[in-house]
Amino acid sequence: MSKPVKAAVFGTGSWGTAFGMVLADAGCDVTLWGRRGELAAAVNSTRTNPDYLPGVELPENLRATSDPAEAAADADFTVLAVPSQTLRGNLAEWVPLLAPETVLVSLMKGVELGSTMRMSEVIEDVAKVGADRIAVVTGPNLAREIAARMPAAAVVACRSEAVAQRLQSACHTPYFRPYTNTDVVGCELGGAVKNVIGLAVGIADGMGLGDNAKGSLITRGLAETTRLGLAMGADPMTFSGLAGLGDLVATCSSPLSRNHTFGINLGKGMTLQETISVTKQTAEGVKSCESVLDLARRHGVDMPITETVVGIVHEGKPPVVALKELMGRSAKSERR
Ligand SMILES: NC(=O)c1ccc[n+]([C@@H]2O[C@H](COP(=O)([O-])OP(=O)(O)OC[C@H]3O[C@@H](n4cnc5c(N)ncnc54)[C@H](O)[C@@H]3O)[C@@H](O)[C@H]2O)c1
Ligand SMILES: O=P(O)(O)OC[C@H](O)CO
Repeated sequence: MSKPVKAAVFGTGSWGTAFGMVLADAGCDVTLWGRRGELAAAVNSTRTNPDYLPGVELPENLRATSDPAEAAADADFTVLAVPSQTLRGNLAEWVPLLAPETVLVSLMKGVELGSTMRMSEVIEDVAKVGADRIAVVTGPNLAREIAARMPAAAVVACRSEAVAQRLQSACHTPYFRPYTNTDVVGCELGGAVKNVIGLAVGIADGMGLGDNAKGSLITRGLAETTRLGLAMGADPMTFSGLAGLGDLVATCSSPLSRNHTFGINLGKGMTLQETISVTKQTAEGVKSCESVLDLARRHGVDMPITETVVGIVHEGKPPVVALKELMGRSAKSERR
């Protein structure tokens, strides 16, 4: 009998834990790494993650540790599930511990502030491994639904189709159906920008603007994501797939989305500080809206919805004023 695939998951938050479950259900031996020893101990003793997925029973072949060397040892896949803005610092500490041939897998949906690097680029920069050993998992994957083993499709993207297929097989379960894609740029942009559009839709929902506004924001949000993707060499077809439209629809319609909920609170009139204080988990769009806008400007791409979100979230612009400005833009062709 062949040895089970070994996976290390760095990050014991909602998605790290839920994706660890998926890997374990697919037959991998999974070790979760978490910063806090007491949470790792609770995972092992109660077979639940009481802080992030309370009430969800975790499989036997998943355990947790706060020792990064123990988690990383001999891992075929090293999965990274920490906030995008802390990845660089976290990974720098883990690089000396990584198994020599491990494939690094990003679960993160953000763009680094300042450098405007996508997460796979940060991984390549810090770990000094080639793009053929870096993969991305993305798509409409709300952690709580996956943890309840509700059905979902996903994308595993890697420049190497063979590596993407290995990861696909390592995380394929009766409820989790991963497709491969070699367009890593498009898949990562889809995941990062949908969080920004999710904030915009949430703000509109919080303001009570209705479903026509929601449909318009989703569609024009996808249009500006695709424009940016084209400028960055992505395949435009990726944006009508799971990493684009699929994730956008799930995020913009679900009360489980942290970005959508964050936007609703802002749209209802909470201040940024009040909204941050009631948000317990990572809402990547809050920081990544600035790096996505930076990226758009570097590539000369017009992203009016992203610009509007930055105005509301970071420049204190009242949502009603931002709405008036967005609707007052000059008339243009839908194709531009
Ligand atoms: N939750 C989801 O439904 C979901 C689904 C798909 C993708 N994602 C993406 O996965 C990534 C992780 O999200 P999540 O939902 O697991 O977030 P989370 O907030 O639930 O968990 C984040 C984890 O990172 C840890 N962490 C926070 N700051 C850290 C630091 N400075 N150093 C080391 N660890 C730190 C936390 O302790 C926690 O374990 C994000 O990029 C998110 O966009 C989330
Ligand atoms: O909760 P959110 O807004 O981070 O969204 C979670 C996932 O990215 C949905 O696919």
